[in-house]
This record gives sequence, structure tokens and C-alpha cells, in this order.
Amino acid sequence: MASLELVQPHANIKQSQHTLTSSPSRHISTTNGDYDTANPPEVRKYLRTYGLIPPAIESYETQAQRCLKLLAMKPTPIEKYQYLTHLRATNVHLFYRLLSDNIKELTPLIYTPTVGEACIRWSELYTQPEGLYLSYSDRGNLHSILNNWPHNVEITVVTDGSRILGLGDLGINGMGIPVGKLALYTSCAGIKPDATLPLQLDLGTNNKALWEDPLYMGSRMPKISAEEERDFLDELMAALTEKWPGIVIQFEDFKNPFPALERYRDTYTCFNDDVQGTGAVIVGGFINAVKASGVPAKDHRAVFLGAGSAGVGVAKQIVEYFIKEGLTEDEARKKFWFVDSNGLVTLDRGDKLAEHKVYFARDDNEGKQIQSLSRLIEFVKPTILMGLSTIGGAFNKDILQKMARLNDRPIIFPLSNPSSKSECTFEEAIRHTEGQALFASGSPFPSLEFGGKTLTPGQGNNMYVFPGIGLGAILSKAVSITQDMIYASAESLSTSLTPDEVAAGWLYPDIRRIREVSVIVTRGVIRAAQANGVDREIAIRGLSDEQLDNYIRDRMYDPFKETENVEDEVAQLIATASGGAQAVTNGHAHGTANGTVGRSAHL
Ligand SMILES: NC(=O)C1=CN([C@@H]2O[C@H](COP(=O)(O)OP(=O)(O)OC[C@H]3O[C@@H](n4cnc5c(N)ncnc54)[C@H](O)[C@@H]3O)[C@@H](O)[C@H]2O)C=CC1
Ligand SMILES: CC(=O)C(=O)O
Ligand SMILES: [Mg+2]
Repeated sequence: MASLELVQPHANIKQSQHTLTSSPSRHISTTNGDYDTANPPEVRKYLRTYGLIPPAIESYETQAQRCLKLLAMKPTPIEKYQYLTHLRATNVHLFYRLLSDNIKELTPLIYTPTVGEACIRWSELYTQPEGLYLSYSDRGNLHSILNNWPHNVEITVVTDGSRILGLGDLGINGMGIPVGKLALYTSCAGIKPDATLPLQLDLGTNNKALWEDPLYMGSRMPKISAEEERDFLDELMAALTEKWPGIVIQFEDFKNPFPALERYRDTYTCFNDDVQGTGAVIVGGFINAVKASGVPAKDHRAVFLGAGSAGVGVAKQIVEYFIKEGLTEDEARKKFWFVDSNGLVTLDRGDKLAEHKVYFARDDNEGKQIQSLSRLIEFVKPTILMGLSTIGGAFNKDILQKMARLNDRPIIFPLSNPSSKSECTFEEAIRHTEGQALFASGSPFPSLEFGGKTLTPGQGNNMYVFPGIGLGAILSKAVSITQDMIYASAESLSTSLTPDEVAAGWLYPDIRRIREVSVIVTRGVIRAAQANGVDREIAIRGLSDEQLDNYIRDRMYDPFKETENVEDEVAQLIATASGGAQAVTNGHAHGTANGTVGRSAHL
């Protein structure tokens, strides 16, 4: 093993050290590119994988052909999900090549909707570690457990599993969400796979079915109290930031995300994706929908089904947009009517409203408590109908027809995930509004032939913005993520459509261009960080937009270049080594270069 100390080479090569020395990291799936069948002989020899992979040196096209064939042989989405998980664990760069090249087709398999089923069945289907689990009983030791993670982390997505998509409390089975979101960070914004940490908190669950499931792999205890959770998160935030200064922390799918957001937003580089990311992505599409509706911003009225973290997060950011369009805050706030499981949210409803609902609670209902969505639509005559309720099919034919009678171009956004929870399908929205709906949904729906045209639905999913928010925060070295940075992601997204996409009436850009869209979003986020003075990367302050875009692109992980990069690096190491061990080893001379040792020892 002496040769392993010779150099500190490329991340991949470091991984091979782990592999050779039986470090625990060999089991961590996010880093393994060593067995890539694209690796040429010199690289295989260097990595000591020569002979462990079939002899052919494969082009990406051949690799992709095999993967897509294998994928097609899997009859169900969850089996395709499992195949893709296996591919990522065994050949990470190929997984990301395939994902980048087929983002539209594969995203529904690694993210919503399939990730919903994967989470429901996580403990049943578990085969290998894919992230870090921290239990309540680990408190006091969180920092030392983070030391078990073998990589240098730039970003983490953390969930307590208490509200996974619209599927409720899934306890530690929620791990599929951090894993899926971070896969999108890598494919959409080029964050290196090694630099991402999926983090699942095991703080108990109130889902009793999980306690009774013999395969459940989390703690069988009720969810800890809000105070206990606060103390645990205090320790976690400090530990993460001490271990990896500069880390960006994304909170995801917490049932009650507001306390943590308020507590940490100014002191750590963190954001809540469901409140802030969703708010931003919907504003991004909404700006375009308002333009397409022909109705000026000041004349819109919005009914929201669902007054949870996502609903209120979206409405708050639309308020910001309305204010920018010239309304006062009070005028903007009054454009919203929220319906939750107890009916219209009003100040005099008689139940104790959760704090986050009070801002939008109506005080002009004259004692009337409207329970039904249909009657509320007759009463308010909204131009906009948003669904963040987790109630699949809630926007029925009657509701959609009413929206079409009231508006030439009703804005209809059924945003709940996964698809089974969507308040309506694209087809329903189009058929019941005679093709007039300006539509976006949280989960993807297929295009549709209607009235002699092919109509394509928008996907109002935070995946259009969180990759750019995270990358912008990393590259600007932001000390915190300000509301201006979040809003900038929305505005940047709204400008990212091509003229053809605008002409086709799209509200969101083609998902196949997501990497370019993420560059635009990242630039907007960095500019806002600079304007707010929260950036620490002063060297990029003076860059023009074009220079900044190039700077961003240069720092994005590109799975297509990965084989070349390793190849170049190995060639350089071997060349340097054969020119004299002293030059390579910089004081750690053992007389022979790794590559040579690897080759001679293993051929
Ligand atoms: N498209 C996207 O990017 C995103 C979508 N979402 C989706 O939004 C949904 C809600 O998420 P959160 O707000 O975080 O959840 P939440 O649990 O905080 O809120 C759900 C809301 O729906 C209401 N509700 C439940 N049953 C209802 C009924 N029968 N009638 C009317 N209202 C009802 C609840 O009272 C609550 O106000 C989830 O399905 C989630 O997947 C969340 C974040 C991002
Ligand atoms: C997309 C997302 O973050 C959610 O449904 O929770
Ligand atoms: Mg979420």
C-alpha cells in the first residue's frame, strides 16, 4: 500500500485508495466511477480495476444503448428506479451521463412521481446505504458521526421525513427525497456527486403503521416535541457547519418547516425548498402566466386549495411580485383566498389558526364560513386556482368548467405531488376548459393533442430553481441565503425561456435545457448575494454577466468529461513518475509511481 501515499490525485483516484484499503467509503455509492467501462487500459491499470471489468473500452453510445435496453426490460417504474439506483452505485459517471442525456424521460423515475413509491417502500426495498442517518439518540455525538462521511460536502438536503411529498409522515423512509433532490443537483447544476450529502433524520414518527412494520428501519417512537427538535437541529446546524464550513443546507419535506427557517435563515447558509424554492418556481411560471392571461397583475384574484408550508410559501412570493407590479402590500395580500381542510381560512372561523395562515386569513367574510371550493369560486370569481392540498382530483370537472366560464385564460396550477395527489391532470384541465387553461403541475404529465395542436404542460416543480439557488450560494460563498436571492431565482427562471418556447405559450423552459437554465438562475442568485453583501467570493464580483456564466459553467461537474479528466490525470501522473519519483512525491518518495506499481502488480 506504500504507493498509495505517493500523490494526492483526483477525487476518483482517491476513491480507488478507499477501495484498496477497505475504507468504509467503498460502500458509499455516490462516488464510484472506477468500474466505468469507458476507462481506457492505462486508467484501469492505475485504478487496479484492470481485469475486473470486461475488456471492451466502451463509448458512451454503447453504454447508453445497454442501459436503456435494460431499463426498458424493467416492467414497472419502481423496478426502473431500482435499476437506476444500482447504476449510480456501480458507475456514477455513467448514471449522470445517462440522466443528463435523457433528463425528461428519467427524471420521473428518480424523482416525482416514482420517488414517492420508493419512499413508501424504502425499508422494504432497502439494499445499500445512500446517505447519512442521524437518530435522536445520537444527540451529543452528531459531529463525530459526520466524521464517518468520507467526502468533503458542499451541499446537503435534510429531511425528518414527516411530510414526504403529499404522502404524509414516512419517517426514515423519506431518504429517497434527499437522494433524489441531490441527484438533480448534480445533473441540473453540476454539483459534484461526491460533494452532496443526503441526510435523513430519525426523530420518531407518528405513523403507527411504520412501528408495526417489521421491516421499518427507523426508531419506533412518536415524533419528538418541537422543543426537542429545536435542540437537535441546533446541534446539527453547528456540527454541519463546523465540519464543512461553507456548506449549504436545504431543508426538505418537514411537516412544520417554519420554526427552523426563522431560526437559522440569517445565521446559516440554508433555505427551505418547500416554502422558498416552491414559492420561487411558481412565481417564475406565474410571471409568464400573467403575461399570457392578458389580465393585468392588479386584476388577478387567487384561490388556493391547501394552506400549508408550500401554499403559503407560494402566496408570499406572489405578494412580492404583485408589490413589484405596483400594488401595496395590503392590496396584494387581499388577492388571496385560502381553503384548508376546515374550509375558507378566516379570522373568525372558530378554530385556532396556525401562525403561518394568519397573514392571509380573510376578515371580510361577514361571518360567512364557506366550506366548499365550488361555492368559494362562485363567490370570489378567481382568475387563478392553485392546488397545494395533497388531494388528488380536487379540481373536478365542475370546478374546472367554472374557471373556464369566469376567464378567457384561467391560470390552473395543480401542484401537489406525486401524480396521484395532483388536484387534476393536464388532460382534465385542458378538456374541461376547452384548451384555455394556463397550466402547470408539480409532477409531470404527457403532452396532449387538442384542437389540432400539440399542447405541452408546464411543470411547476422546485427542481427548476433549487439547483441554481444551491449552486449560487456555493459559488458566491454566501454567508446566508437572503429572500432577494430566492426572488432572483424566480425572476431569472422567468427570463430563461427561448423565443420559441415563449411563442409556443410555455410557462417554463424545456426541461431538456435545465443545465443552461440553472446557469441563468445561478447567475441571478449570485448577483443578489453580491447586492445584499452576503457573498464572500470577492474575486467574482467584478465579472460581466458573460464572464460569470462562463465561471459557473467551468465549475459544473460534467459526467461526459469525467473519463477524459481521469485519463489526462493518470497520463500526467505516469509521465511525471517516469521522469523521477522525487518530482511526484514531493517528499514522500517511495521510489516507484503508483501507476507503474499498479500495472506491474496487477497484470
Ligand atoms: N410543485 C412543487 O414544487 C411542490 C409541491 N408540493 C406539494 O404540495 C403539497 C402540500 O405540501 P405542504 O404545503 O408542504 O403540506 P402541508 O401538509 O403543510 O399542507 C397541506 C395543506 O392542505 C390542506 N388540506 C388537506 N386536506 C384538505 C382538503 N380535503 N381540502 C382542503 N385542503 C386540504 C391542509 O389543511 C394543509 O393546509 C404536497 O403534495 C407537496 O408534494 C410541495 C412543495 C413543492
Ligand atoms: C417537489 C417537492 O419538494 C415536494 O413535493 O415536496
Ligand atoms: Mg419537498
